[in-house]
Amino acid sequence: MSNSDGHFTAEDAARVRLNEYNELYEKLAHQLQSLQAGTPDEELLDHLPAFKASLATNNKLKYRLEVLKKSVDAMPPPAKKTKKAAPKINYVTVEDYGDSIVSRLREIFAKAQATAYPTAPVFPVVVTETSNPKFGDYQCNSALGLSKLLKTVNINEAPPVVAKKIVAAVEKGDLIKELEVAGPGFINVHLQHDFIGAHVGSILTAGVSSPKITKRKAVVDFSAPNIAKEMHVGHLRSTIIGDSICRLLEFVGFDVARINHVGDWGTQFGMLVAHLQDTFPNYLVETPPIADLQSFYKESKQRFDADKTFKARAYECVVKLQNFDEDIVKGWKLICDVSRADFNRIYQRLDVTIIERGESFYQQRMIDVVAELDAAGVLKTEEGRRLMFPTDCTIPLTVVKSDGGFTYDTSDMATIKHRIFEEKADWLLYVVDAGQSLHLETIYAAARDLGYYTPEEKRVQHIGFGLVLGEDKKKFRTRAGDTVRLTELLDEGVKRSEEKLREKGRHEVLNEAELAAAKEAVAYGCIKYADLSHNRINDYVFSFDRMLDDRGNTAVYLLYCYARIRSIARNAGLTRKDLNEKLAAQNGVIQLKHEAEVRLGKQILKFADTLLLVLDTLLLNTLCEYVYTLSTVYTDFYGFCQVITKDKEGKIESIDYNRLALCEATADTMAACFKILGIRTLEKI
Ligand SMILES: NC(=[NH2+])NCCC[C@H](N)C(=O)O
Repeated sequence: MSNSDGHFTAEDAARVRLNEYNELYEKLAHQLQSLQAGTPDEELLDHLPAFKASLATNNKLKYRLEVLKKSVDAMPPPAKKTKKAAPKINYVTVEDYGDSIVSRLREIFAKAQATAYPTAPVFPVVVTETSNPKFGDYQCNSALGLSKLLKTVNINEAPPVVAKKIVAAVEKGDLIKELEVAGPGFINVHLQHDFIGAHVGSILTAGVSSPKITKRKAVVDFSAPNIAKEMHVGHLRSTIIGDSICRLLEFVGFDVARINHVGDWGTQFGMLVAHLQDTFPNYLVETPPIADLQSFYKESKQRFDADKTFKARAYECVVKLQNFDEDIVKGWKLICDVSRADFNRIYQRLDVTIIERGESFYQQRMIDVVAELDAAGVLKTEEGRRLMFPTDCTIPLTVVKSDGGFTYDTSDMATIKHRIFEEKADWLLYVVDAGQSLHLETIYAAARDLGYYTPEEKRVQHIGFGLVLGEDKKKFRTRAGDTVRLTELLDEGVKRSEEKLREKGRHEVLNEAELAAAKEAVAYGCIKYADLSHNRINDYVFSFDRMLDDRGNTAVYLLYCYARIRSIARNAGLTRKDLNEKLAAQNGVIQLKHEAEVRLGKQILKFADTLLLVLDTLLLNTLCEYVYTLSTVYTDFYGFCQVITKDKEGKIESIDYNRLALCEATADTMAACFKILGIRTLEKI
């Protein structure tokens, strides 16, 4: 490439470049061909990461499609569907209804029905709250159905007649003041004010109570972030909802295991440990300073994809890890520690306690469960994969991959077995996004096929929830389009909440410690309440502006209301003991006279029924609605009813102790709701 005297000429240079261009042209032509043929070559793929990823997904989907086609072919012709009614089981066994008014009324009316019509078949009692106070407090609507049923025993009586007979047979006890028959046969129930007053009084002396429910063991699987990956808003929802469900079950006396099914096992850990060995060769003696595990993950993934020898080593590491090789386990632990510290900081900020029991915990149990499935003869081998096809499911479970590794399916077969047989749980709850419903339903079906449980004896439940959306109604992301880091999200919440508090001049009223407590309680409380106050099944829009609005249905509104109520007794210089002594003369029964007092008493009384309802549906928005209504009913009451009368100089002239008792019982009930919702209370804000 040089002339005879050894000099490199311009002509030489041009020739070199031409050669280079020719080579490049050929390469591009080849790559284009490979693309057109649908089998792009490796080098090209490395320049097109998104394409490469879609290709991988595409291959997986193709495989899934094959499997589905095969299972469709293998399906027996559709049998005539005989609709089997879902067994109706009462998982929540109420031993003593306590203050559940609906339950008490149901009992009273059942007895009355049996007395009035001893020959009639048993007919379920229907009791509801009335929609309009004109019709009393509660309604019993069974006369209409009962009238029809009576024809079968040759009694022909119109619903109003039936209603009248039931009313005549009711034992009113201390609960019912008055009954009236209305319209086509409704029975309206008016409660005794003294019954309500006694309940309010008992809150002051004995605390907010719950109906007595048979103690059960529940395992709640929630939060479950993945090691070396960012804990995202989906995990935040699971954390908030799961924690609140645990609190609810604990409130009624259940034995609750709070389990964090962390993603800490699988192929990617071989890759991470191999990368750790290269970047921090002396990791066995010195803790490597990995601050940013996300980038560490990305680096190792890049090498895994690009470097064949690295990939092979990564696989070796996985095998060693699964055989608990000491050095490899040490590296794996180091990596887990970094993520764990991050997760724990978030749990601490949110007052969440949880026991880590990640996928790795189940390694031996996965081996065992696969052996069990094998022995039971329920596994089919397809292209090297071992699959199980549970009854009535559209997809199979992959319990062993073609490379011999286990999958998410395998670990969940191990979790369900462990929870049923080792934890001996009666109730298994998986608080996981709704997108995983098919996976979980397939796991549950497999467990039923294997005889692990029947729905009659155990409640195994997916507590699904929708996505978190940004204010643009799209997937929640940062302005730059990245996934939102939870730490930063919480920081922003605290910052915004402090700004709001300062805007309202709270920093002038509160000391530094109080302000610090307030800004955190408000920020975290608002994030939780915004999530919980929406029906979890739906997607929900995350908006700091909305959740921190102190005039809306938000935690901050409720916290202000709560603190204002608490300040009444405090400013009057009255302790709970003083108050109870004042009320002792009337046996602790709060006298309710003004209509607004009665309304507030009734709303307080509804706590027990709300609790029973939420226990059944596990929809916490019902509890949020309850506490919000309680605060608005209270505000009405406070507008109508003077609690403390002061003279012109601001000196207390008189205190209405009955009303003060109502205030305190309201605050106690609100506090119980906050406790279940995981919201810190503030005595001052
Ligand atoms: N037992 C379970 N599958 N629990 C939920 C695990 C959630 C999983 N780690 C994820 O991030 O999606």
